[in-house]
Amino acid sequence: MIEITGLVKRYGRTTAVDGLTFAVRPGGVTGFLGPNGAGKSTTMRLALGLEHPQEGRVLIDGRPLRAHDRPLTRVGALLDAAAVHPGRSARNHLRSLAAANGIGDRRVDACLERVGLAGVAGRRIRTFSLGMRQRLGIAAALLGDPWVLMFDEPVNGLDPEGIQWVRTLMRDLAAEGRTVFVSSHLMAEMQNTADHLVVIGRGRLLADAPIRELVAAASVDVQVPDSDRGHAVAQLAAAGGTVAADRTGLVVRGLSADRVGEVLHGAGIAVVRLAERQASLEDAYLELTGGSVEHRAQEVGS
Ligand SMILES: Nc1ncnc2c1ncn2[C@@H]1O[C@H](COP(=O)(O)OP(=O)(O)OP(=O)(O)O)[C@@H](O)[C@H]1O
Repeated sequence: MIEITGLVKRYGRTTAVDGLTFAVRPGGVTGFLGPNGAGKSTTMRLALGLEHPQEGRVLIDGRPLRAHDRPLTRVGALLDAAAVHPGRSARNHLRSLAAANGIGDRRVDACLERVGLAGVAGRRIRTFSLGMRQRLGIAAALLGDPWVLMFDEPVNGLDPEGIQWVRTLMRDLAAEGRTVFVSSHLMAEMQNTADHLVVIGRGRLLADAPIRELVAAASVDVQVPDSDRGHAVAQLAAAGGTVAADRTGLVVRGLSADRVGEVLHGAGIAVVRLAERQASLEDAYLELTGGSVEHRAQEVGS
């Protein structure tokens, strides 16, 4: 479990993380989404204790990471797969990490096996493709057999087969009961991997919800006789909906299709057509983050 409370990180005049509060629970994959520069990497570095926040705190299984003995057995992370010594072999790289953390060589071999690098373990990292380096970074994250895993953009630069492999691995790790927290700036990557999404923009929380809820937060299309339109808009707004008109009818957000039907029926308005519009997850994401990107562009341009 990762618990983030009131986290603030400023670099000079840039506020990278602006009062974030959310929790990442075990047994599932939680996607951490936001446009480039939203503050995802910074949040992960803060969670790992690699940097210190101006405000707020991060608890890993109830304590700051530094308060745990042998932190590598608590949290494993892939932050920057390029940050390894290129002259070393994959096995030696992992062995030195393992030795520094009191982890035996047998575990190194098991991790190399798990990420599919056992056959090239003796090769220098310099000769590795980007995909192989990603796998090596993931092996390093798994070394301590930790219950909390954080992966920053793990599929960046991978081919479709590599992407599929990472997805399966995340699902498997979550199925083992671990806490899996994985960042991406692309919603499509999360669609088939994550159970839950935390979405941020400009360092602020935009959504913290199960994927199915974000999709369900789509809109309802409803058509009523023209003479009842004004009345319908007023009734739906009074019930808490946000109503817009389109060519053929009304588009209602914030109310379920059932509720829209009930409200109109209760007001004695005939419903000509009522349909739930299933927004794709991508639509939901763009709607959530659109404002934060635009605002950012305006700020930069002004
Ligand atoms: N060490 C640093 N010094 C100064 N500014 C920084 C530093 N690290 C991050 N920032 C700024 O903080 C903001 C958030 O950056 P961060 O890398 O956390 O975003 P991100 O969501 O991970 O983006 P990306 O998807 O591009 O990696 C950006 O405006 C970035 O320029």
